Amino acid sequence: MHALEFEGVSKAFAEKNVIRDISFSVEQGEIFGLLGPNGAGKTTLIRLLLDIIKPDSGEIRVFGGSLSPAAKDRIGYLPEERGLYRKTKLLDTLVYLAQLKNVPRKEAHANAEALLKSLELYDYRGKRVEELSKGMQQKIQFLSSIIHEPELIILDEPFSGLDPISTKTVKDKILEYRNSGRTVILSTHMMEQAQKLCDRILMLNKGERVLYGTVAGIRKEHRNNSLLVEFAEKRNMSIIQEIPGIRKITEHDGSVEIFPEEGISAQIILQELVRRADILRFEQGLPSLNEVFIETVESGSGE
Ligand SMILES: Nc1ncnc2c1ncn2[C@@H]1O[C@H](COP(=O)(O)OP(=O)(O)OP(=O)(O)O)[C@@H](O)[C@H]1O
Repeated sequence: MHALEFEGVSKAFAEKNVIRDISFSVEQGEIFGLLGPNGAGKTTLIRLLLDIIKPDSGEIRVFGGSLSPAAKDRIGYLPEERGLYRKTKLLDTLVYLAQLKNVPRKEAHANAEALLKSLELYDYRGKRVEELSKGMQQKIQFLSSIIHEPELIILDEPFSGLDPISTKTVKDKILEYRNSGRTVILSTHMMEQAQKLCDRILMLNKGERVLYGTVAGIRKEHRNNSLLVEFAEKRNMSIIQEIPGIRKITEHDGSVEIFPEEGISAQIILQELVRRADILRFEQGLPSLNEVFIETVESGSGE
């Protein structure tokens, strides 16, 4: 069963089309990325699926049906704009929020303690929210979206304001969540995280669907015939300049990406390289999700 389906959904604000005939589905047990530049319509799409606003046309199904109050309890939401009761203690905050989602008090307490431990915040359980750093508050906000063990979590920019360690902790938790068969919708501008975490993505631009599919498939589709080379010795990088038929080179961490001129095959480049140096790795280059994102937005192209 799909966790979520959009079928031909459109939404306008004051006659400005913000979501244009969007169709996609999110499978149960996947991490689904919702990407797009500022103003693309991501938050509007999330507000539509949560039934905060209504579509002008089209159909939205959550867990195969309409969003009933019972279905709402099966969803966790981390909004982009955050807010917690500043004077309330951490543990009490989490227990209270779980109870709002109809989790019995005893179970809410046990969940809250376990989650605080897993994010190394247990020692702060008696502190008031206002006594925590911004990053800690962010982690608590993340916990508050999963405290009732929802089947579907929607995370709007979950990594903003987090240091690398906290980013990793939240990332691991998201993966653990997916690995337990639950579904995650992740909206982020952090393309590196999206590339690592998401199984599939939907990218919006000016309210339109411009990319939709698996991360690996989308990267392959946008392949630009570049070649990735790793030399046994780093100093060998300079020999590339001697090889004819190369249009451009880009250095990455320990490897070089070669862009051959039109009509120059990978075979020719490889032959030229092995004549000159020891090669550790030679493979087709793949654009990063970030590169695909920029190319798609700048060219105004899409599917
Ligand atoms: N309530 C509203 N009334 C009028 N226009 C709105 C409303 N909500 C959103 N918009 C407009 O809809 C468009 C999409 O906004 P939205 O917040 O969905 O984008 P986003 O992709 O989430 O952007 P960001 O990455 O900057 O958060 C924008 O042009 C915005 O101005």
